[in-house]
Amino acid sequence: MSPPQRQQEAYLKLAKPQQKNDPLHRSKILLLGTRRSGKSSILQVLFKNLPSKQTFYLEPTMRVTKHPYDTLIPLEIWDCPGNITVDTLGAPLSEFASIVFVIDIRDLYQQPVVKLVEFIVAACQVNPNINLEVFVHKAEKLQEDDKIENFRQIHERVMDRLVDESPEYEQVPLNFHLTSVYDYTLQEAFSRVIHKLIDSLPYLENLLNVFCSNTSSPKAFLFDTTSKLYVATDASPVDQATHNLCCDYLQMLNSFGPLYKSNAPPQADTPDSAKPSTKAPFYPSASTSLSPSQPVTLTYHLVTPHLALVASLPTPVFEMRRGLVEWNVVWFREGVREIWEVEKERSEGELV
Ligand SMILES: Nc1nc2c(ncn2[C@@H]2O[C@H](COP(=O)(O)OP(=O)(O)OP(=O)(O)O)[C@@H](O)[C@H]2O)c(=O)[nH]1
Repeated sequence: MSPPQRQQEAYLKLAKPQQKNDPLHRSKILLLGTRRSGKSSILQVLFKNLPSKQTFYLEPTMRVTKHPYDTLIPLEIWDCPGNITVDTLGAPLSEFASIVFVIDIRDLYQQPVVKLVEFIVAACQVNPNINLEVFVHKAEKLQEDDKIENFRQIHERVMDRLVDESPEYEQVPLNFHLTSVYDYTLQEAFSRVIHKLIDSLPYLENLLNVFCSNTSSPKAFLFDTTSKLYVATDASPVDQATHNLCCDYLQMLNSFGPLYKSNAPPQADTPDSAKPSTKAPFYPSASTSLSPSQPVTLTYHLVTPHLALVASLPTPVFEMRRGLVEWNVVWFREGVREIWEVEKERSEGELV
């Protein structure tokens, strides 16, 4: 048995459900930020398929709204009004796995920084393991130099203010991301947010590493097909161009998939209330070759009803060793489905 297989076996043994028939345990993510920073837009674009341009028409959020979303693990994203405080939130911060704080990149006033620091201090007191993420948002609005300068200033102000509160906060692990709903930086940043919530991540990464080395693939992602978040990728660094290509390809398949009809019976495990009401794509696999100057083929294989393996492969490998690729997909799919089943059992079995 190979080391990744052994690790996976160990995980499957460890991850036994604690109790059956209990309510679904959802990892809660709190979306915070001042008014009009872009919180609802982020949520709607990622999880409700809202085209970016239509975020312009979103109404202000007047009260906390909770949005369940099922990917490899069940999530619950809380969208908050801009004026929410720790006291008016209506839930203790200890309930949340992550806080995502959204700051408009052009907003260099003190208000968002003060609010962010207030939440960090309160969260650290009750939940030292909470993941703290800052989205410096609407980044596409600025030229490259201004973007970097504003990002740096926001980072510096947050850290200075935290140290003013107490020198011990200098060590708080805060993750800053540049994001925009008009490109895939948002999907990239939010993918990194959910990675921290997925206990089985190392096992999925191992499966992807094995797939890449067996098929000479330079990059492979396991994507949630609807949100275009990747729940795992192989060990090689994510380069933006490849990530963009894969997201565009998924977008294209999502747009055209519903035009076709499948003769296959619907999969029993497909529907759930937390998914948007879009039809599940019927195609189990697809591929596309990029221009001759770029001898790369993108492949898509559905591995669970909502997770797909998207890999870039050298075209000669895809054309001449197709059987090898398909054979590796079979093993990959089997591994992911086992992990997916365990994650499902765990979330059904754990107490909220
Ligand atoms: N240029 C740009 N505009 C954005 C982006 N994200 C959101 N917006 C715009 O920002 C405005 C406010 O967005 P919302 O999502 O309503 O902001 P919010 O933080 O939920 O606002 P409240 O509910 O009032 O707290 C809208 O006009 C969006 O179109 C982005 O990445 N780039």
